Amino acid sequence: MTPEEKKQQVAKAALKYVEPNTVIGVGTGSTANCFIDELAKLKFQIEGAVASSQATADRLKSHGIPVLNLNGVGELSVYVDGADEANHHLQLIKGGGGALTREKIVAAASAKFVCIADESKLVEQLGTKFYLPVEVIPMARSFVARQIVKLGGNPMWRENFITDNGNMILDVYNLNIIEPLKLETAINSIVGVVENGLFAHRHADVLLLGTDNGVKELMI
Ligand SMILES: O=C(CO)[C@H](O)[C@H](O)COP(=O)(O)O
Repeated sequence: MTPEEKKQQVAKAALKYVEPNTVIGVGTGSTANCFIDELAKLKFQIEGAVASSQATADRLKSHGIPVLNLNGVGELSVYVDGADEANHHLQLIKGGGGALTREKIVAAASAKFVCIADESKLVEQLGTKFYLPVEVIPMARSFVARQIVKLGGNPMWRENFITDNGNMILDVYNLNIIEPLKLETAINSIVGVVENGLFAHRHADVLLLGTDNGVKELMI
């Protein structure tokens, strides 16, 4: 099975978590895009969706799915999104697409977080295959980078990329992420950091992994 087929498989499987007559949250990226295409089949059963990025809002609209403002709705029933890495505690690294801040907000506002990914994203320790994206206020970029070096990371500026919030991204390599909860808090305590891509405090509740033998479901 190709990686694309595995994404489609988990996107379909996530539909069972979509409750009728509710507002749901939708993530960003190629796996989330597969989910949006599947969600189109249920568009008359849900009230609408809150998007975690402009790209996702555009794709939802292209299917005729109502895109709602988070400020105008209550708790979302479920948030469905991909990830760059996931561990067995369902803690994640996200932000490969640069949408981590809005993704974390929508995930926090949701009763359940269903993460969808192909099995290659499952790791023993976060940060072993993927870098950690950090969104920063532009004027603080160099200052934040120096503070991250003190934490043992090697930050690289994602040049020519501006987030939907008008900020910049530092991709941090070589972090030894033994305690994701502590590191998430430590990085967010640096002045000038908007958010980092560790989803340890608000981890996924369900992880659907696409494999050659079907969808594997991990739950906490
Ligand atoms: O965090 C994200 C975007 O900010 C994505 O969920 C993550 O990058 C995974 O993307 P893909 O499904 O394309 O592998």
